[in-house]
Amino acid sequence: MTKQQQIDLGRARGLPKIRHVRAFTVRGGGADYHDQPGGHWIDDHIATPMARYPEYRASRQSFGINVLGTLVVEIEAEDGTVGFAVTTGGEPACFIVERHLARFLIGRSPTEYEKIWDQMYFATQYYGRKGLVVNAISGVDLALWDLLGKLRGEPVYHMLGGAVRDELQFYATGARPDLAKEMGFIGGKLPLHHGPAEGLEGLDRNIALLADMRAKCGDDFWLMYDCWMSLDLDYATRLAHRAWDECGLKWIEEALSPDDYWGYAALKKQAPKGLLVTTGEHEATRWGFRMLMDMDCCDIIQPDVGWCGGVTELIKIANYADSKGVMMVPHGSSVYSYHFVITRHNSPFAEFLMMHPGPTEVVPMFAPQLLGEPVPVNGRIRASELDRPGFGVELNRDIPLHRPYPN
Ligand SMILES: C[C@H](O)[C@H](O)[C@@H](O)[C@@H](O)C(=O)O
Ligand SMILES: [Mg+2]
Repeated sequence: MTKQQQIDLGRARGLPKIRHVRAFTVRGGGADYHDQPGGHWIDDHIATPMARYPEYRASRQSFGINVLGTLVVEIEAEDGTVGFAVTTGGEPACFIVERHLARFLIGRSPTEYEKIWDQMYFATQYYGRKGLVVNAISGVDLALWDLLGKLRGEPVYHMLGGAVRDELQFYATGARPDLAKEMGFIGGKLPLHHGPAEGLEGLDRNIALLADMRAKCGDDFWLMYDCWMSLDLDYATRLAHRAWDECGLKWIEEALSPDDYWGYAALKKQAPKGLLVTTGEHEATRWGFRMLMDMDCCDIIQPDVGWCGGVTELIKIANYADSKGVMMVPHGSSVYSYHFVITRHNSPFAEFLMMHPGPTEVVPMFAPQLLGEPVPVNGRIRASELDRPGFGVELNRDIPLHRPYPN
């Protein structure tokens, strides 16, 4: 038997086992994309639930939106192959990965991602279920899928069933939908700047900004508002009707607290026919998204694959959504969502977060952390650009990685 036949036989019997799990934290943009220097559009007086406190109204960093930083998970197989992923989580997520989750991976085959996910979730259920813990589980799961792809020599989207279209189309999130239109994006999602604490004057300013963008973008370009959990049902309903009637808003996103399933169900009933209600980026697991869909909370679910449980969980969420005819447009998470969206009929387009400070140009969403990160050209990325093993990116090792809890 030749050496290659031995390798092939070994792999047919199972891929090399996992030998190391490492968790690092890093600051400055990347997966924790709110962690930006001053003057960035993403921290310019954006409405949040904390805006009821005037001292926290001008900047989301003032109340700690960027307090965590990025979690980098590395999983090394016994043959030296390394898979990695980045998500939001920082040092506390490093603790969860190295001190709790790693025990379910060491010595295991990366093909066991279902059992590994099940053990990570139910072993942390008593203190997890959503938020930071599921971010950490997501980071491990994404690194597992990256490792699998590198060991098999396949892009993740091939392992998910292959592309159902030749290219990804993107809408752009940022302060300049007018420039996004010129760059070829199919729509522009604005951050909402004023919430209930700023009264009718704030509501008028929200509408004035949207009307200005509508005048600049023309009648057919999609315009959306991202409300980042900042509103109450009454304000959201009034904003929805005015933005629809006066400016042709396409969707109102994450208007209410993620816990207020009842409020979303009411908003969806009270919103003007034709205006879409969307949410989900701060929701987690198949159970959380089942609640959103079974309670008819929204028209589009927007899970973040780095926060909802990873690829292994997003498969379950996406299939339930598909069975109910619900569109799923994942929250912007760079290559981690691109490899998923390209394989799903109920994900016809994707989000691109404009991380340039203006934003006046397209820069990689998770810059500077991922080498080889594809960016939309004319608002599109061709499926063939994803044709590299795993998620097709490498970790930029020139950035200062800190490993706070080495095993
Ligand atoms: C632009 C929004 O305020 C958030 O910063 C953004 O991260 C998120 O809500 C999104 O949908 O991109
Ligand atoms: Mg959003």
